[in-house]
This record gives sequence, C-alpha cells and structure tokens, in this order.
Amino acid sequence: MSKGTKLIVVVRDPVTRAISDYTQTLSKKPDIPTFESLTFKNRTTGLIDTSWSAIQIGIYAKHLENWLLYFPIGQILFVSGERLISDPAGELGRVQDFLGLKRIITDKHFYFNKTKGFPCLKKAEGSSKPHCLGKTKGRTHPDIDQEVVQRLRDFYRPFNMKFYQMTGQDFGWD
Ligand SMILES: Nc1ncnc2c1ncn2[C@@H]1O[C@H](COP(=O)(O)OS(=O)(=O)O)[C@@H](OP(=O)(O)O)[C@H]1O
Repeated sequence: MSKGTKLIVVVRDPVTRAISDYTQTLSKKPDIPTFESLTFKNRTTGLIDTSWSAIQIGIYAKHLENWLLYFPIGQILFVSGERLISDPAGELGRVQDFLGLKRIITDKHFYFNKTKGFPCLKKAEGSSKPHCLGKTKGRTHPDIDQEVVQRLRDFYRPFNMKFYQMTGQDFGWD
C-alpha cells in the first residue's frame, strides 16, 4: 500500500457493533450460542472473552495503535457510524473534504425512509428511483440482557476514552 494512502474508518459504539456482528452471524448460523454466553470467558467472574472477534474488533484504541505504526493520523478519517445515520450528508461532507473533493453530496440527496428506519438515497446512481441499503443492513438486533450490555459498556469505556484522545473526537458512546 502506498505511504500516502488515505484510510476511511467507520466506527460505531463497540457494544452495538458487537451485537450487530452477532446478529449477522446468527442470520447465517441460527444454532450458535447466545450473545450473553459468548461474551464471557467466565460468566460468574464476569471475565469478558476478548478473543471473541465480535468483542475484539471494538477495542478501537488497540487497533489504532497498530495502524499508527504505518500511517500518520492525518491520513485516517474516522467517520461516526451513528452520525452516518442521523446526519449522512454531514458525515459525507467530512469524507469529501478529507478526499479533497468538491462537496457534491449534500442533504438534497437523502431522505429518511420510515419503513427502513434509515436514511436512503432519493435517487440511486444511474436511476431516477429511491434506493435504500439492502436487507442485510439495518437488521433488528436481538434483545440482550441489560446487565451484560452494562458490563460491556464498563469494559469498553477506558478503550473508548483512549480512542477519543487519540483521534481528538468524542464519539459519545456512553
Ligand atoms: N442508511 C443506512 N441504511 C442501513 N444501514 C445503515 C445505514 N447507515 C448506516 N447503517 C448501518 O450499517 C450497518 C451495517 O454495516 P456494516 O459495516 O456492518 O456492513 S457489513 O455487513 O459489515 O458489510 C447496519 O448495522 P445493523 O443495524 O446492525 O444491521 C446499520 O446500522
């Protein structure tokens, strides 16, 4: 990869990311154990299984430490997965600026589709019809035991704080 390569990284709340990841696996393998049981190495002691990829991927600060061995931070744009949903044009504005492009994509290109529950394009490329992302994006997540969710929030907090500090952006995942 060229040294000047720019990287665009979309990050979302690591707890929601883990549940989303699990939801995707569940859709392909309905017989897998529950999210709650996969989360812990030992449920009694509350020891989290950081070797489970769904959990491990969300430790963004650790991954960023490795990427920074190869790329300067100025070459990486961190896009908020949450703002990509609440304000897609705003987030894509940042992407266009980062790439040195004219701001072509604006608010005018999106509408909120109530059925999908997500923003969609008013017109797909090369078509006059609206376009939403497919069925595999924006799936309903299973209900997860709130105690487990809280335990994961506590687990990720220090890594999230470190990540905010490293990127200079507060993603508001608390
Ligand atoms: N506009 C719009 N429409 C639908 N979905 C949207 C949109 N913007 C962001 N998202 C979020 O994208 C999540 C899926 O993206 P992934 O990066 O996980 O996709 S991938 O399956 O790994 O390729 C997907 O995660 P889930 O909600 O867990 O399915 C969405 O929350």
